[in-house]
Amino acid sequence: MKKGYLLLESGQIFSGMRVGAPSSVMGELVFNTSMTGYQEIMTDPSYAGQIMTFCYPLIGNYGVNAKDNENAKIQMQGALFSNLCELPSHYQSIKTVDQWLKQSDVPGLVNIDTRAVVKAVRRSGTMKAVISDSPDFSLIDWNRPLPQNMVAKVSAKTMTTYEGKGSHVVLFDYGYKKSMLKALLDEGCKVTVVPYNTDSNTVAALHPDGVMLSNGPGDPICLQPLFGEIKKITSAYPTLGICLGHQLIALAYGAKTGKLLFGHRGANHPVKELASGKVWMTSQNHSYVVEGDSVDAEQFSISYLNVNDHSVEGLSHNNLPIETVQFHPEAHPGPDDTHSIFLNFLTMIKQNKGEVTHAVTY
Ligand SMILES: NC(=O)CC[C@H](N)C(=O)O
Repeated sequence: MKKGYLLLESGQIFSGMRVGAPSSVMGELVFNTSMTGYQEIMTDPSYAGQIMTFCYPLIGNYGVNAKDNENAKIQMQGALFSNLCELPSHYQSIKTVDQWLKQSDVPGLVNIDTRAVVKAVRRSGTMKAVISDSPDFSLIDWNRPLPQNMVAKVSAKTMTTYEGKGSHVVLFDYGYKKSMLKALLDEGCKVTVVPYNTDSNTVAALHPDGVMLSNGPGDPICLQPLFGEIKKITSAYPTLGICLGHQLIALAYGAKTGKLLFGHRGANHPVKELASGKVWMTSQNHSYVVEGDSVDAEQFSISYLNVNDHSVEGLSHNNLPIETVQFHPEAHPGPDDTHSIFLNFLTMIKQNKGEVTHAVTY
């Protein structure tokens, strides 16, 4: 193994050993605290452009299998590990994480002091970082901007329909995770996945029963040109917005978003459901949040709050069938305790069609 370096915009330099592709990359440095689920994390399109620090000290011990990808390929820009298992053990494993990184042309570093990296990010916030063969800070153009509008890169270019006998849901692909599609298909839905910039006329021609706005990478404000259409579409159909989808709906209806210092990325983030007082453990992966005091109380009620920092975790429209969540009810990785959010969405669709007259609680 060859020596490699992680250089932080804040000035710190960490040394480790190179794994994966031998290339040098710049990305936004983030960390994830999940103990398992590295395959799902590495393929989640919301991480496009980011360098991931895996907090859990041993990654790769159950290898990489043929079924747990959330997208066709590794989406993150680079990956940092404390220990990376070279001899995985699992009956479904088909390769090691190192082999997978190499095949995917994604660089990584192992033997990194990931605790110190996390402390640096918690102190200085999410920042630019570089994986390189050289520790020479002066070789790097730190003013180079990171790519914007990653959504256009990761979104589907054409529509795809998955048949089902139940309600027809149009899923806006801002970089959707496979588990979101699966949650709908498992409930019998017909799902049409559409590109991120699909307009309201195209949606109307599909005659959907409901729409879902997916997760996705980057700053939601990058999609400002689409806010008018997003408002039109979401006010016409029962809607569920997840993560970036939640942020886009909030922005489209006039609220504001801000950026957290170091984000929420992990599989055990507690959120409080305000209507019931229940606290749910949730899977999370985001930097941006809807600013609570920017939400127009005439239009939306805040439905969930983060227990740790009280940030907004969900919105519910006061008159229209629109529900949004900042966390990930589709889990993968993480607890699926909030799966009922999909069921409530499907009930909302049925109520809208007049098939049920009462709310169903799960
Ligand atoms: N998982 C997501 O959809 C993330 C949303 C957005 N990119 C954020 O970081 O806040």
